[in-house]
Amino acid sequence: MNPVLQLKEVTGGYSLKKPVLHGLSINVNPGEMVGLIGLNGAGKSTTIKHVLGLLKQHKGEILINGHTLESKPMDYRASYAYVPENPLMYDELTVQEHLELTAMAYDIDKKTYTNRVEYLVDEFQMRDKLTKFSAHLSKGMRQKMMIMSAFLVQPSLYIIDEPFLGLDPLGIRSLLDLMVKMKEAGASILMSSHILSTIEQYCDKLVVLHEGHVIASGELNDIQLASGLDNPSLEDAFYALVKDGFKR
Ligand SMILES: Nc1ncnc2c1ncn2[C@@H]1O[C@H](COP(=O)(O)OP(=O)(O)OP(=O)(O)O)[C@@H](O)[C@H]1O
Repeated sequence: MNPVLQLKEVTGGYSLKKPVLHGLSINVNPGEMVGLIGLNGAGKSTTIKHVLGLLKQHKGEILINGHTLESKPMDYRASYAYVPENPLMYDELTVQEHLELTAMAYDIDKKTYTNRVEYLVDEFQMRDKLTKFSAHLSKGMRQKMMIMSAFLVQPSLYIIDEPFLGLDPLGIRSLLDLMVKMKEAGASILMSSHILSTIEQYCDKLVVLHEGHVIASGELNDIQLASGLDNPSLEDAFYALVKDGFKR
């Protein structure tokens, strides 16, 4: 099975002199949800910025569906949808106009658009917000708006950065249900979060980042083994792995 997303020995960051990521290798296969976990400053968002093509790696390679951003920029960008940690929206556009803009950008036909939006507005309880300007939405509603835009596209890869913080419990449940549904339909998901209980419950694989290094990866069982503890929760395994820092 060819991975949808492949990071091969990626070293990168914001300046050549001071890399933040050191030789990262991560694979996300079709139908797989991978959780990226790490302390504040471990490099999760920086990893995501590299995958999005917002930062250029110093060494290594990043492939989506076998293409690098340089070799096939249109295909690369069309293959993923991104839900950012902080909603990025045009204040002067309504919710509906944002969704229509996304549909235009990804060339989604009218019938598909209508079917998907009908489902999403009910799922996220946003039907009565469609005509509201995004500047007038609450933080959680703005987050839901970003999530609906991503799920409207139904790409092969979802990149989701710390999605749960602004959402109410119903919104969290809807998002998780939708992620499971997309995964079962074959999509891949790379998600970063500090909510380890949710990551433990939903992710097929985990990547533990610490100071820009992958210090453990694989299924829950692999992370538990790496921690050296006897059948720990993910939280306990994670704490054991990162508590003394990482010496190389
Ligand atoms: N724009 C930037 N310019 C320079 N350094 C940055 C920039 N953004 C982040 N960094 C640095 O890169 C390192 C990794 O930060 P990153 O934001 O990737 O961490 P994170 O794991 O996403 O953390 P958090 O859980 O707090 O969101 C940190 O040392 C941070 O100071």
